[in-house]
Amino acid sequence: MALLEMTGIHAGYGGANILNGVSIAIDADQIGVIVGPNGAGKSTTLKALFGLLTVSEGSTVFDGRDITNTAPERLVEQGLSFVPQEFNVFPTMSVEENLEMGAYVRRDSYRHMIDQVYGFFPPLKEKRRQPAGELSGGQRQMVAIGRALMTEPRLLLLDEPTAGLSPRYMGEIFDRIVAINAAGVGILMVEQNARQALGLAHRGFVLAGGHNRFTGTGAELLADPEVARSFLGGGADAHD
Ligand SMILES: Nc1ncnc2c1ncn2[C@@H]1O[C@H](COP(=O)(O)OP(=O)(O)OP(=O)(O)O)[C@@H](O)[C@H]1O
Repeated sequence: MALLEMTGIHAGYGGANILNGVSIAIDADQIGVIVGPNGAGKSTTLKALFGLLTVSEGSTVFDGRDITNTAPERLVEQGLSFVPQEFNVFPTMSVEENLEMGAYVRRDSYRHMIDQVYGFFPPLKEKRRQPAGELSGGQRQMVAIGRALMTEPRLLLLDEPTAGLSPRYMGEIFDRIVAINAAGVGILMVEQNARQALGLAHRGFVLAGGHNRFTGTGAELLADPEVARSFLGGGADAHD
């Protein structure tokens, strides 16, 4: 059974609909990647899923339960966690304080999760007393992802986790995302670095104009000449 099943989602800002029937489904052990041109509705899909926008039509089922239009704090309790693209760390707080903030909903001990986050992101352990705002962009992104892991989510939502990063950090963040998934966390991410992200996707979704245009495994989408031509900036065998 799918861990997440969004079906025919319509949502937008104010009166204007941006999503016109988006459907996304992934299993518990999968990495799902949403790609598409600017303004396609990729980030809006994550916001509609995470209760940050009102869904006017369609449904979202998570782990067999209808969570359509459920508030974010309730979703965190149910096993979802979201890393927005911007303003995702507290810059004046230390790395470790950021991680502790991520555990705000927990009433139990969370020390083991701080250790697990340092296991995923060793540079953060070295810098645990430094203000997050002093770190490089890639390391700040590690803090943001680490903070989201503190609630031990079953599904982690990432909005463009490699935006603005150098190729080296992009590769490092993607490697870490694969490791987090291998540890049992489902991932759904929006990515502009489409080719690289589809390379690690179990499920890929190409959105355009608030609709699904193509859906398949990452490998299928990368091999589809029409996807490559229209959405990946070149032929199926082109490389960035
Ligand atoms: N807060 C907002 N209020 C009104 N319109 C918005 C808001 N945020 C986004 N939009 C509009 O919704 C549409 C889809 O935006 P969205 O951020 O989902 O696109 P995207 O596919 O993630 O692309 P991008 O890579 O440009 O972020 C765009 O036309 C955008 O202008």
